[in-house]
Amino acid sequence: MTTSKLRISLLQMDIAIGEPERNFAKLESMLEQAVSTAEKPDVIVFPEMWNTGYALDRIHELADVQGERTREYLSLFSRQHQVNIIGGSIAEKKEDAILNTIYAFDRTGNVAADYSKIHLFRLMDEEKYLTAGERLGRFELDGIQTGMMICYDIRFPELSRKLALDGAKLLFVPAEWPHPRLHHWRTLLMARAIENQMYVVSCNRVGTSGTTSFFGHSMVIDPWGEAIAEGGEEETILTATVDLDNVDKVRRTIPIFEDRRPHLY
Ligand SMILES: O=C(O)CCC(=O)C(=O)O
Repeated sequence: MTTSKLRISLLQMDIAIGEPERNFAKLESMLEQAVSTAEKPDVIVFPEMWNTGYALDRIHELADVQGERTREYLSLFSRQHQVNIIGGSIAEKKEDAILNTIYAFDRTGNVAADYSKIHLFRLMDEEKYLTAGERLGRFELDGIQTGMMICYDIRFPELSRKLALDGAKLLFVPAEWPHPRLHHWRTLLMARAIENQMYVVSCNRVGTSGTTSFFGHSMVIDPWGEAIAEGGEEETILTATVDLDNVDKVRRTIPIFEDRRPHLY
């Protein structure tokens, strides 16, 4: 199936730290809400580490072993509702390692791709508890070349550029990005969209864990850099339609991929 338009719903949810049962229940109710609208979404996205939050000191006991529970539930949901899912990310236990992993499901419930965060965020001690992924996240979603990255990854322009050079026109970014760095969040996401002339779809959590508060502001940014949807700081489902033909239009108008001089840099 190839299409140029996609309706995307972002579950901008609160996350209970260290309480996977509560988080599963919250996710289930928001997923049901997202598909009970007259016009169903083609894709649903959630935030980073939605199963456990940043309960890093207990992450070995809380993480989803081999992602089995998450995969079973989301695979069934995507098949039943024939919807693509970018399953936020989860804390996933693989042997002795814990990874911060996105599973992406197609409309038939198959895992189309997975991606584990490659840049660990030292300000939140991620490198002490988590193992970094070693591969990039790129796949085809309804025939559209798509990339995935997680939160801190947006600070590394090389990564989104590589995904764009490899063909991605659409980039998903699940996150748990807190105050006081709203300015960085919005600016970096816009920059990734403008410099790569691609759609950027970011889903951030809301709520507070300990002394850290998360501001939401999930965004859908078009390839010209305009925010076509942006959440506030409350729990909500944000929906927007992206038209991938706009990527080609912008890339024709200002042909940066033809004008690059990679032999000089
Ligand atoms: O880079 C930042 O400021 C936030 C990153 C972050 O919170 C994360 O990667 O979990």
